[in-house]
Amino acid sequence: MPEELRGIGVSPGLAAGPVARMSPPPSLPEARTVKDPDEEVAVAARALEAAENRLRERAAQATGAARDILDAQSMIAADPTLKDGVTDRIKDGADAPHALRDTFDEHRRTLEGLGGYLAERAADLDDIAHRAIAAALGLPMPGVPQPGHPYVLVADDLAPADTATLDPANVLALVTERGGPTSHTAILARSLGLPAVVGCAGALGIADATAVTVDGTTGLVRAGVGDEEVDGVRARAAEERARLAGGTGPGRTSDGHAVDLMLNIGSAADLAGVDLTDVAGVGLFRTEFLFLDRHDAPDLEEQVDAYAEAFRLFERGTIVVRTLDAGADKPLPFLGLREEPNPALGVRGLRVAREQPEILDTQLEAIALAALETAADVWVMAPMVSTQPEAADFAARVRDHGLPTAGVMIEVPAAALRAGRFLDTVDFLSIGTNDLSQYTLAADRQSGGLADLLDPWQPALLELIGVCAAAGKTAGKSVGICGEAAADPFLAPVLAGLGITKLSMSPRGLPAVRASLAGHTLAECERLAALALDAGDAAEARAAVLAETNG
Ligand SMILES: C=C(OP(=O)(O)O)C(=O)O
Ligand SMILES: [Mg+2]
Repeated sequence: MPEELRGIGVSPGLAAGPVARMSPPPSLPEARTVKDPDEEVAVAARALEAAENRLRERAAQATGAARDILDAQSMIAADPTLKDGVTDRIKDGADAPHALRDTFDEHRRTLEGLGGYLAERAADLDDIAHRAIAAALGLPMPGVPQPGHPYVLVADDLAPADTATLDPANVLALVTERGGPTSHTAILARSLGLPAVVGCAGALGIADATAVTVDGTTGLVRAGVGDEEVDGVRARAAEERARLAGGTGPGRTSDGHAVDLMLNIGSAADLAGVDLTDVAGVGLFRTEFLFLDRHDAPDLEEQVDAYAEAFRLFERGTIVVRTLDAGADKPLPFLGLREEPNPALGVRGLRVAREQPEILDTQLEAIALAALETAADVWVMAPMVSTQPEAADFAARVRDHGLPTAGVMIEVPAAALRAGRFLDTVDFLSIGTNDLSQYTLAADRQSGGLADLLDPWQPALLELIGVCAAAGKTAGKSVGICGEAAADPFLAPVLAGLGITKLSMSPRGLPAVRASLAGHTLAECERLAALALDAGDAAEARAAVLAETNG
């Protein structure tokens, strides 16, 4: 009898094949007496350099968000304070592997002490530590297995470095014990188009080479399946891929109701090589990537160049630029934000402009100048807006800079409930479901253990989305979704049925969402939305809609 494990499906698709588990991190041997401290320091320095180089190599092979994450990691590995800490410990008698371990542990504690949102950065640090220690011990670097045939990768959680350079030709699907729907792992899996299930308790207990099936939509993993089941799932997956590959045209339901399909990007590089036919524009340009890992904010000129580069690539559609979204899960040290016990509930997003308005003003000036240099239709929105005056004030600032279209993100339940009033002063709304689910369900978006609460199928989240969409309809203004929920093809008809008219996602998500919308009339979408709203929780909502969709 196959064993059934359940997690959260975070990247849709079916896969079947043998499991290969992630190589475990190196275990530390007993401490040894160091005879030549200078040589030991040199061993540790070479190990850090090897980790840095490996991350750089991987960054060079990756693109977009993956490359940014890997570049950031390689910079951490090159941080001189790490090397100093290791050197001091060796001078105090530690050997290189233990000096590395203790130094990384200290940095980890510092990061964790800065607040829960840094858990993700702490995981990055562990990954670098494991690489450096393996290098110091003369062991191969831990990471993605290479069994020599296609496989389902099972891991505790994947470090960005691993996810970023996975070869979709050899990895059939990802299954992790930890991680949530908005984790880096989930986002990168979606951008690679790999089926993925996270938060899957017991996954690491599946022995290597066991045949499994993975459903990245429902989160079901069946371990120990027979050849017949493997073949059946593979045939269904192939049919599904063929069906999606054939889809073209703008987003619309089968009876022609338009739902614009748009892209989420972090920089112009994310548009490289992407087929922009039938794409209505960029629904979320996350500008914080330009501000990451630096000591000062980019100046006006640097910002103008970066924005104009992206605008030029999309001169025939709308580009929605989000102003800097710093704080909480997106720490930007140069801002010098003070430590807070609950950073996700603290000074983040638009709230940073209360204390440092000049950063927002410079950014708006740069966006306006870049817009003038190009023919793109540039819309501007603010993250983490809570009240109507905040929205009105932001819109006024945007317009003062000569930018005609101002909107806000809906990421806070208070804002969703007041969407109608917000639309008195702003031109559009874009729902950030990653944060809106965090704040609606009171579940930290970094917390893998609460992944079921963060699931975008939660009826409470859907109800708030419905409130915003209805407000948009009344006002005759656009209400879209740019959180990860927009990339779920089974949720797309539900969102359309709730009245959402724009869905913005990473390029990989587009074909499946397009095909799913095209498979339903608007009236069917409305019926699916009613079913989902009627459910008790996310799992019930998904099950009810899938049962109806699969007939
Ligand atoms: C799109 C969103 O913003 P981010 O994930 O960048 O916070 C969101 O919160 O849904
Ligand atoms: Mg957000």
